[in-house]
Amino acid sequence: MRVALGADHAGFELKEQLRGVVEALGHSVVDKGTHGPQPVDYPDFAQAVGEALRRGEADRALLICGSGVGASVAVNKLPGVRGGLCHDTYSAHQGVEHDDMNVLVLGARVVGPALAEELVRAFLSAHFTGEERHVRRLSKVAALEARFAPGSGG
Ligand SMILES: O=C(CO)[C@H](O)[C@H](O)[C@H](O)COP(=O)(O)O
Repeated sequence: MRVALGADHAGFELKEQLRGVVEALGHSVVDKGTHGPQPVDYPDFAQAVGEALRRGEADRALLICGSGVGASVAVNKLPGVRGGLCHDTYSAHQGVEHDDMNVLVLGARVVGPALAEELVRAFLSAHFTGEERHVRRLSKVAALEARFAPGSGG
């Protein structure tokens, strides 16, 4: 898979550590920044990874900020992006299997590098099951997105 990586300054160091994990698993990295520890704004990197997914430049993404909360809120503003803030391995794979999560969001100030690596492994090795109940629920999520889209009158 092509995996987009994005982080603000709080997540920069962890992003660099996880690059090797992603590549060791046989995936390619699409690095959307940030590229150094200087303070930046997480919405800019949420937008960059979300757009990479929407353009088909990446299949999945890792997005990292301090807590993971801000980045998670921001990335889910992009239609078709399904980001989940996961700090346990069950959620990291179940979010893909049931919810077709395409962005794993991490808080670099919450998890250590060893747990982050396990979370990435769980996320990237998981596949959407395609079971009818999950497809039905995802279609309802998509309907919500469409209903409240600008100009839709929702
Ligand atoms: O962790 C976050 C809240 O969800 C943000 O994404 C930022 O990483 C955090 O706010 C950065 O904090 P700083 O004091 O500006 O380093």
